[in-house]
Amino acid sequence: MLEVKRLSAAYGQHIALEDVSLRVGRGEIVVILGANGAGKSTLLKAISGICEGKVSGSVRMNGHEVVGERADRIVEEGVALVPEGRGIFADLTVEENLLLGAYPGRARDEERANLGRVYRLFPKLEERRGQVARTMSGGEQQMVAIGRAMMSNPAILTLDEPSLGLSPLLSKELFQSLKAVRATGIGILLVEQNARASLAIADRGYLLENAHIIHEDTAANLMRDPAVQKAYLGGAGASAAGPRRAGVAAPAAPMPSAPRPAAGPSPSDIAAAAISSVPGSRPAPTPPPAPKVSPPPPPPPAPPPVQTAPPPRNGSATAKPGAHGIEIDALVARARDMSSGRSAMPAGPRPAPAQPRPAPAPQRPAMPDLSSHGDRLKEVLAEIEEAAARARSRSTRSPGPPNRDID
Ligand SMILES: Nc1ncnc2c1ncn2[C@@H]1O[C@H](COP(=O)(O)OP(=O)(O)OP(=O)(O)O)[C@@H](O)[C@H]1O
Repeated sequence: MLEVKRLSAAYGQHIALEDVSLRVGRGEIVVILGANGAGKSTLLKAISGICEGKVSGSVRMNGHEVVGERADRIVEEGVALVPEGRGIFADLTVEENLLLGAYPGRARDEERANLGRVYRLFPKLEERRGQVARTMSGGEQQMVAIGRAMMSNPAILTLDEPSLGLSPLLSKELFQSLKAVRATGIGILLVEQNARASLAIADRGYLLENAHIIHEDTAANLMRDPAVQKAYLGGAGASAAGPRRAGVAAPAAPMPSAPRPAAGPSPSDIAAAAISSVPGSRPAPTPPPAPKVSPPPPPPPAPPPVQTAPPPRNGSATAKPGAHGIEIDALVARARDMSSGRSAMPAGPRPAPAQPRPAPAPQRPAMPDLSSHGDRLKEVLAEIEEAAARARSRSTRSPGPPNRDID
């Protein structure tokens, strides 16, 4: 289904990915293991069309070449990304976050069915559908991020270090959830620092080192491989008999759990583009491992995430109220409000859950501050703005249904 051939990516003179080939089939979990800086995030970004570097080679989705395509087109081909750091909208409710994921044309007609599917997979999200995302635990926020990606009706889900920052218990729940996602037939490409847990649920895996795939095998074989054990599984196989397999670098640096410091838009910020559908908003930050009692970290100093959205296919997409009566136009306005700082994350403890929210403000959404982002993003956001304007003019001609019915 997803076939990557000789994919390379370079940031200026720095080659971050070279001649990488892999495939992900339907209903298959494929894990990418690699040390820090090996090129794992670059690989996911290159597949999703959001790599800042120069990309060459081939990525085919069901036979269609997508290298060179815009990120939103790649989402339409069925590839959804759950970025590192989640990229969910902190001040929107669970359900609003999910509905934003249904923006791609391939998903809009099946919004209700997909929402039902997400709620069946993650019953807790249905219970908490009116809860503001920022008040969710880290694991629940990760479920929202995965659920939102699934709302785009993907055939392939790619995830960048989804267990980052989660407690062992929440990580376990997360990996169980991924198995449930696989059972629906979706193929999963998983970049994970937790090699043991990811290999335990994966079907196959690739080792990525210094921009190259150096080995591929079944997950079971990788688990048993002494060199893999030594490099990625905490040295359990360091004393095991058997020769080192050529190609597996001697103990790779252990993969730390701390996110990289922000230096401009982070990969996860940029990656949020592939699954999101409204312009610039600050995502909920990854909480510390014990989020129930710890106060959330302050908003990151980095610029707001780059959020690209697919333009409406026929100019009417943004006018259509969601299956639950929520207009994407209104959500765009709310997300824009967040990006302008009016709904910044507080530094205090997490507020009480499940607060009912007032109806979205009807004013026209203005463009967020784009000064720190690229021209491509500006173009895409401008298209969204135009689509929203079309939606508004249409809604003044024929009044639509109530704004929301989720509480
Ligand atoms: N936007 C960028 N500009 C320049 N260099 C970059 C950029 N993004 C990544 N790199 C470099 O490319 C290499 C691969 O980075 P990448 O983020 O893909 O690694 P990774 O395997 O995901 O690492 P980690 O596990 O630490 O997240 C690194 O050397 C990194 O410094």
